[in-house]
Amino acid sequence: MRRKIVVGNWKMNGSLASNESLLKALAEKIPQTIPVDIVVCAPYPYLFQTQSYLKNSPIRWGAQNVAKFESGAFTGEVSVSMLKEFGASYVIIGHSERSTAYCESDENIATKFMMVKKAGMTPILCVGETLIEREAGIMEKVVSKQLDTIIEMYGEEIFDETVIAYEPVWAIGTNLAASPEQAQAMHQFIREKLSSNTKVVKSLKIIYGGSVNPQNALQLFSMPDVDGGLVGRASLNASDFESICHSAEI
Ligand SMILES: O=C[C@H](O)COP(=O)(O)O
Repeated sequence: MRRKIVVGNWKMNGSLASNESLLKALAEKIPQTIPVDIVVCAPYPYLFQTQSYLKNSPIRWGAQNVAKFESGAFTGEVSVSMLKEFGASYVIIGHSERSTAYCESDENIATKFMMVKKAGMTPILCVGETLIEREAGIMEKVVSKQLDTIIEMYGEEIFDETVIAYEPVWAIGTNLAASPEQAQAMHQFIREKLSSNTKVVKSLKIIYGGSVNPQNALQLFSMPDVDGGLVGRASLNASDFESICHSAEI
């Protein structure tokens, strides 16, 4: 059985003071023996602080984006090697809040995915459809296309030991989470699409994101193809995040 993973995405929230109490509480509350991979993705300026508080805990940390280049004249960008210097082991790639607001192309996302993998970190690739696309019944086509660019550029095997987060855009920040059945259907579709490579089948984790909270986490995580969650707002509250992490102990 695949070990579940819960990832907190702080987005553009936090301060030195509020992070301190959140990180301290998480480090205290989450037991070393929890049989779940737990990750906190902080804004870049707080990676050092995150590392300082979590380095002796079972919680790993990561970033919410990365540059597609290794180094050079790219003002405002942050490279994979910089993230590694702060102990990051996960990077969220292609979150819809970035691909929409900053017009990030599928090719850019694919290159970043490869860069993170090549650097020995785990990419968390976000895919998902808008409400209009779901209502039009083309959600699988949309998600399939998001995956195809990566497959065409780097082959299906690049998904070995990686994480895909299914995040329907309509469920993000809305308190309208997908139903467990809707999540399961898409997760199963993604898993079947990537089923020709045996290593990928064994190691790929597919997690759900979009209004996950302590009340709905257990039902969502109980679905056979849901390997955990990508949590936004509820990851900013230590008790809520702890509760969601424990819901993945199944
Ligand atoms: O990365 C996290 C997702 O965008 C979900 O955010 P949310 O839990 O606040 O809806």
